[in-house]
Amino acid sequence: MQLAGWRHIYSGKVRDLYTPADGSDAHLLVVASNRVSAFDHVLEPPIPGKGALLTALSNWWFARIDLPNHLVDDRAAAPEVPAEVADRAMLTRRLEMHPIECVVRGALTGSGYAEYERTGAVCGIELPAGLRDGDLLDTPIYTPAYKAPLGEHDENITFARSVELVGEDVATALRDASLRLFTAARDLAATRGVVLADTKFEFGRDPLTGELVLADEVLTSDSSRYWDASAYHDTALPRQDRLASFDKQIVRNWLSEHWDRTGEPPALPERIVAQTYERYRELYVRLTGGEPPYAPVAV
Ligand SMILES: C[C@H](c1ccccc1)n1cc(-c2ncnc(N)c2C#N)cn1
Repeated sequence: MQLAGWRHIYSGKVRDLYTPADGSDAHLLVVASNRVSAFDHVLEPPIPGKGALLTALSNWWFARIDLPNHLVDDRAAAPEVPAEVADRAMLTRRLEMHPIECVVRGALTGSGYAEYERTGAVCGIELPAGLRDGDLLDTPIYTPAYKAPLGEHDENITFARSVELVGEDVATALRDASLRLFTAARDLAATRGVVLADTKFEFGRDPLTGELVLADEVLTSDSSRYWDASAYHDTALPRQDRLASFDKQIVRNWLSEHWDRTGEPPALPERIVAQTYERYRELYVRLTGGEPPYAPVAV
């Protein structure tokens, strides 16, 4: 997408990164698209309103986190944010990003559970035997990953390896901040009937002050696993329903019934698009207590 005053430099599955077209290097624009991904595929069509809703959720969390973050407050000294993306863009200070995905797990699932099944540990952290997919951990664990080149899968590493990569002081600061932020967010989400199972933070160094700065998006359902607490604790439910991703399960269930996982996935029907937006909206309302800033035009 062309944006006046900005040059596109990278697209992830669901977000796009821009640098100022005038060549200045103090800022970046992170734009959340309406794209949704599942099973490592970007799906069609986009979910109208998703980018704006997740940007609002990330901003809501940033405002409650007592750490310096990369969001630009004083917009007078920064390039203008184009109106067409204003509700789904983050104008940020450009940081020297640390090459570590700071993953914190309060429950064991996904790649962490797969590693546990193979080794009995995750990122070098030994866990009790007999844990099952989705089990809550007695205490959250920090399971960092080394950020692979853009577009490749990240590699789970031990804390000791993160020390080799970024040094003892930064590695310790990343771990301690990530565990503290996760625990606070998990406890807040629990009061809203939502389980925060895991999340991924990214940090950078401010080149002007040298301080550690929280970057990227925070605690959105693209960077985190959120489960409905009442379903999660209903042990009579099948495990897949207890561990249903708050926002993506509708899409995953429909694809499981309409796609054999070969070739490109079929386009989502309009009702699935509408139901999926409603799940994003329900998560936003449950967590923040307010309405999201944008509702798609009724079709
Ligand atoms: C992973 C993420 C990304 C965003 C959008 C699309 C694909 C990836 N990303 C964020 C930066 C970044 N670099 C320097 N300063 C910053 N403040 C940020 C941020 N946020 C680089 N990549």
